[in-house]
Amino acid sequence: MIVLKFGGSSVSTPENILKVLAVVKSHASVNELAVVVSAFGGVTDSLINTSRLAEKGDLAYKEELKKLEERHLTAVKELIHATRQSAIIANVKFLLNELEDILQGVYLVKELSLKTLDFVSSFGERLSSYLIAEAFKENGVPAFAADYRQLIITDRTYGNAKVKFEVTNARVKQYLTNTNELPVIPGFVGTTEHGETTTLGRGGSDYTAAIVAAALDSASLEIWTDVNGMMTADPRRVKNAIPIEELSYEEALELSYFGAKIIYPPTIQPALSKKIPIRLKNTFEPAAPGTLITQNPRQSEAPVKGIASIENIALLTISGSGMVGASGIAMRFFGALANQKVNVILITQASSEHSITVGINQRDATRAQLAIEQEFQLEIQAGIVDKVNIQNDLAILALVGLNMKNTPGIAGKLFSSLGRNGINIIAIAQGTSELNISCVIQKKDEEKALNTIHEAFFLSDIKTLHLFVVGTGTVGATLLKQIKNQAFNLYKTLAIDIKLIGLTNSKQAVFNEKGIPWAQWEEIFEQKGQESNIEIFVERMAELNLPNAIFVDCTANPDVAATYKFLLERSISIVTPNKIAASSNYHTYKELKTLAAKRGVKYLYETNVGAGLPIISTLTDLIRSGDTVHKIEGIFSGTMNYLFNTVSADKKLSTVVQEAMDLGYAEPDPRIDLSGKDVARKIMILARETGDNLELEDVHIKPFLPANCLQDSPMDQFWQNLRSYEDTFEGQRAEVESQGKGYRLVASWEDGKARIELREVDKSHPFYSVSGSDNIILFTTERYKTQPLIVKGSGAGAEVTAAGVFADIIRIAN
Ligand SMILES: NC(=O)C1=CN([C@@H]2O[C@H](COP(=O)(O)OP(=O)(O)OC[C@H]3O[C@@H](n4cnc5c(N)ncnc54)[C@H](OP(=O)(O)O)[C@@H]3O)[C@@H](O)[C@H]2O)C=CC1
Ligand SMILES: N[C@@H](CC=O)C(=O)O
Repeated sequence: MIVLKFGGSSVSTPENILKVLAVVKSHASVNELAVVVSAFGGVTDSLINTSRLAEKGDLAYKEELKKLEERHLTAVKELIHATRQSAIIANVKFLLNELEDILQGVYLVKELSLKTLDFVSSFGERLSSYLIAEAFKENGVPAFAADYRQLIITDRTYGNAKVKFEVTNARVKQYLTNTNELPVIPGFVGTTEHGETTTLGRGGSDYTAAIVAAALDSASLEIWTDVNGMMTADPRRVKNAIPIEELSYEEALELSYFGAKIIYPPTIQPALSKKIPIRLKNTFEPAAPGTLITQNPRQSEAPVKGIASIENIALLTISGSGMVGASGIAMRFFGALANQKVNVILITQASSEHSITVGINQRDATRAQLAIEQEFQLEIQAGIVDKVNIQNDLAILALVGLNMKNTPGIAGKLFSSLGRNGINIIAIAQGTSELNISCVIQKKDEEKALNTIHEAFFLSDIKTLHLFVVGTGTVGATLLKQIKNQAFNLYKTLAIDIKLIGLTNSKQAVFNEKGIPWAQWEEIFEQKGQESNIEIFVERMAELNLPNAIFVDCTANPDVAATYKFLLERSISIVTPNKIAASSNYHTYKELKTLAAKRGVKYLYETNVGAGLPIISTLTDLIRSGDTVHKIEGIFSGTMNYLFNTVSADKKLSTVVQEAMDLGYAEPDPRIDLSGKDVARKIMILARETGDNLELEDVHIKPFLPANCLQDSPMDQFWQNLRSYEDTFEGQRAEVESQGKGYRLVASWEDGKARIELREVDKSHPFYSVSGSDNIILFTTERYKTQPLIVKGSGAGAEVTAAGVFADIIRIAN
């Protein structure tokens, strides 16, 4: 015998019922089957809702009843041939009239007992089993609707009745053996020995199927739903979840208990007691393998089989010196909870015995607190036990897998991946069986935690990065273009999945949790951008609380830089070419770096110096490997180098500055380059990387332009002042050129002192040949004493800078 159970979604429409029929017919021998069905999808909720309306005296219950009637009569019309319809309709109406009478009674007395509610609820399965049996007959499968009163016998715990197995097993065997027709059994419904209708709890149809399977010593129990088996995590919350091929009963029990809703937890026990394999299958994809639950599953390599979670958890802690070494405390604590029928989901106790903490459903928290405080009244009055502490709005996350036993590093991986994503673990529990590691976290972090852990344990080969890009100007737009061109390759070759979740400039922002398509970011930004500012953007980003979130600041804006602390505190990594934060006061620079390290996230700003050139990384590698840096010197400004290489008698200063802007070398405000401030920021950042606590005021700058060209004035004024000075400059430059020399803006740091100066270098000097917008940086160190280590190359421009930002992003994935 094989027992097949079809859930509400599998029987929700006549079309689906025909799919169920196909599944039934696909079995070798229909005579060897028993089918258990749920009510048509949504009908149980509807029946409960209708009862509540009637109880409130709301005549709207009649409307609901009408809808239920129409739904079932439509099913008759669609599934049954006209010649048989009237008899079946009469039977359906007979049942519905009975239901109407009960609801009329509820309406009149305005009272709905659990017993009545069970009776009303039973109509969903009674109707569905009758109609499905008739549909089977219609299609050549001899079947009959089983009478629930002949099958599962329970106590009188209405709403969640306890099965009396001995009598149930005997009845099931007697009723279902030696029948030539396929029994279609209403799930969820039971009956007391006195004939009162009960229900087995929501999800109880699975349980009915397992009870029947065990009573009949079935060869297998098949639970047919609308998903491809038990998944590695809840697919509604973890989109990368995948079906688990095989599980042990214990693993399935743990996962279902911890929220994997595909199977009702009590279902496992009857199957386990008779070692009946359970198959979880998809009615809508019957060819998919689904999940097989057995005593000895084929074990995969993976130590963790699945991840589940329970929300709305409260942690209840009792502590105090009076608990240390005192026997019977735990017994009284748990006894008080048991008396109040409070279900304990998780327990932890410090080895000092100073406290006991339990995780319970939040709705039980106050009741539990009162019960415990009453139990320990004397100790609390004596001050040796504290009042009960309650923490609400929590969730339990459970990692399940038999193979975790004796596999070192699982807890470490769990905690470090949560930690890296800023998820605080409030409590931890692990049984000695090592089948389950549970931790309690804030409820707001639940989804992020599920995705983080899922990625760590199941998709370690695919890393999803969630990008929030600020700035769509020269660098920002080029970065988005580069990622668009490379995203597919990154996925294929490095298994990095980069998603653009948020994008903003100074005026508007767009968000898409699923990812803004790279190819269409411009249209989407233009068409769907909502008025925003950086505070709104950052708040929304924090609210989304996504794992592996990276904030990419492609602006030169101080307000954007001012958000870094907030972001790092929330364990969000930062990648930026914006030099403002790293070159602000030393305290801020240090604080951001320390915060990033503390939170286990990255604050990467390689492009702050030399754009895409590996300047900061070269320096830090030298230092980390034990070298001592004596001197840093070089040309650090692409704009200024371009200017000195390009300006001539025919091409005046203002023209070249405009060109540098058009070519994307210059800062949004070119005076930052011309004043030497940009270079000062760069040399200071490098000095700080060596450990020097330099401030910007400490950098000695000798400007080459008069003050009126550099002052904070409207841009028109700037251009005018520059033009009035350019002939003077050209005269000086020509003079230098006539001596076979050229101008170079050189920055240096040595002995804790940094300076920026305009130098005249002759053709023999290595700086002379640094062409275009290139940079050159010389590191003189203990190891590179006589011959400095030189990094040279393109030091400005959209492509190289964006490439450097992109490389930092990939560095985070790695
Ligand atoms: N160009 C280069 O070679 C290099 C540049 N860098 C650095 O890269 C950064 C970007 O430079 P670049 O792309 O040339 O600058 P752009 O001026 O071209 O772009 C700046 C972007 O920042 C946006 N922005 C400004 N303020 C805000 C704000 N408060 N909130 C949100 N967005 C804002 C602007 O928005 P809007 O369009 O609405 O004004 C614009 O989209 C700078 O810090 C620069 O120093 C570093 C190395 C090399
Ligand atoms: N404006 C800068 C760009 C890089 O930081 C430069 O010209 O070097």
